[in-house]
Amino acid sequence: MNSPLYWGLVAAAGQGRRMARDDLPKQYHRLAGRSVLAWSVDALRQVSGMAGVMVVRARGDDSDWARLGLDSATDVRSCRGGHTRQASVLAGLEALRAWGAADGDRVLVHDAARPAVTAAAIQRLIEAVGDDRDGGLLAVPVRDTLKRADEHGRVSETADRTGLWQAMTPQLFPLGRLRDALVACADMAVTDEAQAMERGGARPRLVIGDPANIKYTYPDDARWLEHALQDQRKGGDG
Ligand SMILES: Nc1ccn([C@@H]2O[C@H](COP(=O)(O)OP(=O)(O)OP(=O)(O)O)[C@@H](O)[C@H]2O)c(=O)n1
Ligand SMILES: C[C@](O)(CO)[C@H](O)COP(=O)(O)O
Repeated sequence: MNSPLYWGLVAAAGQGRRMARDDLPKQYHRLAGRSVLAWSVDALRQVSGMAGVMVVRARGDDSDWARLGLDSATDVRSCRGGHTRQASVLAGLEALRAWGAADGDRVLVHDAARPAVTAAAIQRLIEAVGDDRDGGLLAVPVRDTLKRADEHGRVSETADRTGLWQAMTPQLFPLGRLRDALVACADMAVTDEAQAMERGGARPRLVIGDPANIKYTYPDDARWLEHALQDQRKGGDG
């Protein structure tokens, strides 16, 4: 049997409602001189042996594609997403199949909104997961003491953080298994691909990521990401 190919899928069809900064979707905001989306796509493209990267964009979003400088790239294509992240990822998987990806190939699903991921971390994920069909994801163990709040904003308890990790992306799975898992979850909300796989009985591997790989979610996140991306640029990483 041939070795599976690796494909990237960048989920970039969100509205960025929690960002609430301007009308421009957050994936097109510029951080450290480039758009958030361009940083994310390029991290995947820098991983050696990547067969191609599919960018899932919102319907009606055509404005900034050419400005990313990706319109002539042969290893990057785009397709239209859906109203939820899981619908967008499913649409991206179908577009990858139409491009030539097979069910046994591996897909790295990445949030456009995580621009500070590095190629080195993605490579680590690929190596750690190997041919494990349950896949895996970048994540970091929870570092702080966790408090549960009551309805008055007071501590009701200190939660046990043993074994708790924060999920990041990329998340790596066999294409066919991920598609089946997402289809099976069509009637419920899942916030990441691993959750859909878990519901089907898989136990994805947690692979330690970089704390800097935060999601650009609130306006405050820009400051930290600027620093991380400037550092990357200086160090030539990612
Ligand atoms: N229908 C959707 C919703 C989200 N995403 C993508 O999923 C990633 C992670 O989601 P999140 O940070 O929640 O992005 P938004 O949905 O854009 O943000 P918000 O929830 O604040 O509106 C983002 O790169 C976003 O573009 C997507 O492709 N399709
Ligand atoms: C996929 C994800 O980035 C993992 O942390 C996240 O679950 C998606 O976004 P949300 O903030 O939970 O909506």
